[in-house]
Amino acid sequence: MKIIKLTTYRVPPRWMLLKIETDEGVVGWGEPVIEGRARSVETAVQELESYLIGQDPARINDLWQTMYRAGFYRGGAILMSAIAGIDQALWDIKGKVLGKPVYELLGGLVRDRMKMYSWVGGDRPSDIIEQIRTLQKGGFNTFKMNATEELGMLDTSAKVDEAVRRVAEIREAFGTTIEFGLDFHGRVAAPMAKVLLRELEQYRPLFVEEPVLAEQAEYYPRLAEQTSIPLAAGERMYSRFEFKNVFAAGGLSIVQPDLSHAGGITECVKIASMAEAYDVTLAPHCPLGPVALASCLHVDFVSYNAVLQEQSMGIHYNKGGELLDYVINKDDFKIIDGYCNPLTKPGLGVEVDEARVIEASKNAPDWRNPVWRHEDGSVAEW
Ligand SMILES: O=C(O)[C@H](O)[C@@H](O)[C@@H](O)[C@H](O)CO
Ligand SMILES: [Mg+2]
Repeated sequence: MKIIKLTTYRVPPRWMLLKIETDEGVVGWGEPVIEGRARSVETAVQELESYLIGQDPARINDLWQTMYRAGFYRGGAILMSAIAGIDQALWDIKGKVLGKPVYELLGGLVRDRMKMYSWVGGDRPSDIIEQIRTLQKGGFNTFKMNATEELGMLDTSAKVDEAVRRVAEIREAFGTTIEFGLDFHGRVAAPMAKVLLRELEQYRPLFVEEPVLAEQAEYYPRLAEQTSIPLAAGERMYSRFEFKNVFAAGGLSIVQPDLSHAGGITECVKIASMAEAYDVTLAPHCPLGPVALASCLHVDFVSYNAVLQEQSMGIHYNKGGELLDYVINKDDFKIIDGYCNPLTKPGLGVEVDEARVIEASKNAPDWRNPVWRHEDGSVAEW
């Protein structure tokens, strides 16, 4: 069997789907995308084509290593997202050829169902209590929200109080009937991370995500020394070679590689295994589409240390498109009592509605995240 064609489709709300065709008619789908840089990743996929056309899609490991190493420069958000989506599609093809779901090709199920969580509160956390009540009716009991709006490198007690008050209200309203993670979203610099973690400790959030920016990873062990709140990060780390430094330094209790940013299934299964060796849990990042989510679930179902899975149903980014819009087998993604079952169809288990994808790609969005500014006019971390 040989790879003969790659086609990318940028679709609402802000995703990109990749179709890889073979000379025997078997097709694989992937989701190579960096939110806000879809066109850059699309070009990176096109640049990688020369390593793929005419090659045997079964040789995923060789194709992965070639895409990673052969171009001399490696790593980073754009290239690793392109490799990720191609890798996903190659696993989809392999499973379809062998008639097995990807998790079977990775050693089989380690669990019967996977715990899911839902975003609440949007970019500027608001109406959280109501949103939690609504999602509870849908079976969710685990949530994530942004902890703050813009925050200066050194900011006021009033801003700290505003962040803490929101969390206090949630605990007041729900007690321990729910769990929630707080995403600092890279908006909090190290000086304020120490203050916020101390003030939030009493409310026991399930985790604090990106307590500082990934480029400040050396703070993870220092912050972990001062708090019992589990610290999480990973959506802006793109390979084993970045995660290894974080595992060695310690400080993270949860790693959150994104299956569409960190090299795909081939790479993230390795990251998950490295994490387990350090007693670190896995909670793949996934505010994206159905192929990304399916890829996450296959890694979750073979990773003992997988504890939580993000999914984008109803997420504040999904304007103009929803998680299952391009999926025919929607029922396979049903969340029951806050859990997802394994995707048992061959490959990734996503039956892509290609006609819908092609139609939607005619109005490809150019989603960009907003540019926030502080009161002094300087750019703020969004
Ligand atoms: O935890 C999450 O889902 C992420 O922080 C998410 O908010 C961002 O990755 C966003 O998708 C970037 O455009
Ligand atoms: Mg995040």
